[in-house]
Amino acid sequence: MIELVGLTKRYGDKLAVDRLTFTVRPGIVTGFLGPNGAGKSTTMRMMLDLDNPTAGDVRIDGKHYRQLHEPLKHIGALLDAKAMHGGRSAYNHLLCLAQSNGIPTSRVSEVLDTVGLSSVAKKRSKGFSLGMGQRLGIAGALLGDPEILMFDEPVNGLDPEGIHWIRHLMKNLAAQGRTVFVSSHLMSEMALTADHLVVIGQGKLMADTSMSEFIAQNSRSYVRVRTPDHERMREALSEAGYSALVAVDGALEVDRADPAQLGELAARHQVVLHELSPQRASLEEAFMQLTAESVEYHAHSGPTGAHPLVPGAPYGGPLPGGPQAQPVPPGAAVPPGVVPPGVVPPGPPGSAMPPSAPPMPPGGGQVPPGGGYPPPGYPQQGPDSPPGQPGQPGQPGPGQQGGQSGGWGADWQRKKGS
Ligand SMILES: Nc1ncnc2c1ncn2[C@@H]1O[C@H](COP(=O)(O)OP(=O)(O)OP(=O)(O)O)[C@@H](O)[C@H]1O
Repeated sequence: MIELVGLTKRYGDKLAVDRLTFTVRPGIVTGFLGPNGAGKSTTMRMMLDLDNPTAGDVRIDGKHYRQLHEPLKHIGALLDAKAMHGGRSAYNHLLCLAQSNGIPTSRVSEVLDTVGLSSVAKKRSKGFSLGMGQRLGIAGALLGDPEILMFDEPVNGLDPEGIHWIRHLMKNLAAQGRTVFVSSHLMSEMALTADHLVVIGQGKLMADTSMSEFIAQNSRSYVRVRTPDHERMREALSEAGYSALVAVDGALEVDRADPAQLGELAARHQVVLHELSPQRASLEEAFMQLTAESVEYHAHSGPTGAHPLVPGAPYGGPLPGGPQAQPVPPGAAVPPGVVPPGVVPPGPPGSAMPPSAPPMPPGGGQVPPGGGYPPPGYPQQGPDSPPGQPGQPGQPGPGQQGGQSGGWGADWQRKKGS
């Protein structure tokens, strides 16, 4: 368990982390989200005692990091996969960490096997691809068999198979009762991995909730109804007191509706249905909706640039945080060729279906991952030499204690190229 109380970090005029209070619990994967510069890495660094808080407190299993006896048995972290001595082989890099932490040598081969790097164990890490470096960093985090694991952008650079693997690794670690805290800008991946979310913006806590609640609270859910009997369905909906939007393709989007009840309503009015599907926004859409006003770094899109869309909004939709579609009162005039956003008025029999429009462009873009920091105690310099002895100057710093070997479920172990 990781507990933060009023954790604050100021760099000069910049308030990077602003009174964060939340708890990361065991047995689930907790996603840590926020726009670029929100303070995620700074928060993680303070958790690992790599940065001193300006105010507040963070505790690992009830203790400050520096108070932990053999901290690598408690917490393993991947903060920046590049922060390792590139002249050292993967094996020697891990052996160095293991020896200086009292971890059995056999554990090195074990974690190399787990992350799929056994075949390149003797190769120097400076020749590693980004994804291989990530795997080596993950191996380092797993080395001490800790109860708490923290990953900053772990899927950065991983191929699809690697992404699939790390997703299952994190889920399995959580299923074993461990605390798993992971930051990522890849919302689709986070949606598949995390059970719980902590979201920050400009250093402040914006959400601390389950994945499903987060999406429900920050997006619109509706039922999409497509029918050739458009007018009759509009009338039926209006009579029954439902509010609906007309989508660009002419489908009706009925807010706060139960698909079963809409199906029965359609049956009572002898309306043929071609589609009746509940819709829920993606995590990405909900995230952008919540954090729109706390995004500090915006890209400029030119006249042809796409902008993020609010789920289900017609005609391209408003920007997140911008004006929302307003219901159109029954009987309101609608310019020709324009489909009004709003309550569907009961149209006169035979009135025209809304014109179809090209599909919406996908909303938003992938936010590039930010920089990281050296993980605790990674050796920084020196040739590819046998690792030093425990406690040797220049060797691993905070959190470099012994670990215990074994304990990794075979079901998620992955072997690549070995
Ligand atoms: N050592 C430092 N000195 C001064 N400012 C810093 C330092 N480290 C971070 N900052 C600032 O603190 C803020 C938070 O940075 P941080 O790297 O924690 O954000 P982040 O959420 O991890 O961003 P990203 O998603 O882009 O990686 C930023 O404005 C950053 O410029």
